Amino acid sequence: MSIPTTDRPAAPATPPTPRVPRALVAGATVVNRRAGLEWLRSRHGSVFTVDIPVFGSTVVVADPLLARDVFRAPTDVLESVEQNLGRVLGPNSMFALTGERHRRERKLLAPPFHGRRLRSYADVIEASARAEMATWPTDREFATMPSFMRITLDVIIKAVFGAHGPEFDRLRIVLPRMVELGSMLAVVPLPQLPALGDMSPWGRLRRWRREYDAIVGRLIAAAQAADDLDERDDVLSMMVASRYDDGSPMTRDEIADELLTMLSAGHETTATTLAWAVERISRHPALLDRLVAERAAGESALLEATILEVQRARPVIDVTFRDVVATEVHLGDWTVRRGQSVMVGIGLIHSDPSVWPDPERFDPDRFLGTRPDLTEWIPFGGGARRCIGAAFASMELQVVLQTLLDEVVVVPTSRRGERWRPRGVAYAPARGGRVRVRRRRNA
Ligand code: HEM
Repeated sequence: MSIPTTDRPAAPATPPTPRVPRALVAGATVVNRRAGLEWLRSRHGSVFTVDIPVFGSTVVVADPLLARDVFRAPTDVLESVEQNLGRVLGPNSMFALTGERHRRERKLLAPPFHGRRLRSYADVIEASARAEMATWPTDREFATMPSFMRITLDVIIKAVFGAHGPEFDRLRIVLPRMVELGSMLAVVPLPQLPALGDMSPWGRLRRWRREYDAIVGRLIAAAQAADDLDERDDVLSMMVASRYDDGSPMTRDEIADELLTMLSAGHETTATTLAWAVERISRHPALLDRLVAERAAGESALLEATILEVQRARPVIDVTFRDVVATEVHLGDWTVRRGQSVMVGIGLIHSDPSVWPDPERFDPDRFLGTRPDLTEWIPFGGGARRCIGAAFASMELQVVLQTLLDEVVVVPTSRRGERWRPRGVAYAPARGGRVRVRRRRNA
């Protein structure tokens, strides 16, 4: 099957392949993917083919309209490729599901991430952020990243898992270890060696998973026994109460896999975005003054614009993939064939001067008084696989940064910006978003 995805007449051609040794391209896209992709775009334009270890022949799309076509393509033409993550998170993870099962799962899981439900998480977020910020040192530079990791972890365990007391304490230990080991095993294809039992990395992952399943089992049993299940706002309770179109409930394994998926997808991505926000804001004193004044006036338009600009200028997930599952697909003038992957260059689109004038300039005023065009601003991806937690993450970013403006005075710095460093699933500021603050109460 073939679909012309733009209205231009199809003149199918294969996207250009760099005339440099394959090993060099592979090295450039793995060792320093951002710089490697920028270099390839400067030579080959906004659509080109590269051979990437694990993914194989991959067509990189860095044109916003063609990226939109990729996101909009039906799932029997382009489908998600996160099979590895699915293997680690469980067979019922949204990352592992495709086609109709994926659609049905998204429909079921969308409500907790919108409207009234979403607002109910704001208090949990503010309390977690305030407690963490109370531990920040005064007048001494420190990395904010570990703090933001703790805040976003606490928020997910409370708002998503609905856990408190001993379950909360245990999940705080088990979940980061499981996710760290799982992310590593998703990328490095280590063999599963049964002879090593629980000593091998896969064995350790299984051990964590057993403990995790036991905790989630207790949380599900508690939710099932609760008289107020319909009024509970945590995502686990809503999963327990929800029904698929055919009236069947989610199984325990389905709930456990999806909760783990939310954590893996939402914890580090939100924390790294917060670290970048602090890194950017502390280097723009005039903006910082305006944000403080805006907060004092009880308004939020500039902070919202700042968050949009942080996500444009520092997208923590810089690429997303689809597999060609139809015989071929036409993207504009190009043909991509079954067996190839398509990589949407989120970072490339966000740094394209023909899309964003002076893209290196950090300028929240780009977004003041206007909503972003979701063809060009794509930190959450797009289409049937667009981040299901986008509204949750946006709200969390705003509440944490408002709390930060309330609690501390950020001391501006003239140091050069931090470099990008790959960390787990996301790109983080290399020095962890270092900043110096003073208590606002004593300021
Ligand atoms: C700033 C924070 C976040 C960023 C930058 C981010 C980014 C992304 C991106 C780029 C994708 C892939 C989209 C695509 O391929 O088109 C994705 C998928 C996903 N995200 Fe997020 N995300 C964030 C926070 C969250 C949160 C808080 C949650 C849940 C609590 C979450 C849950 C998910 C899930 C479940 C998927 C898979 C969706 C599917 O395959 O249908 N994310 N995210």
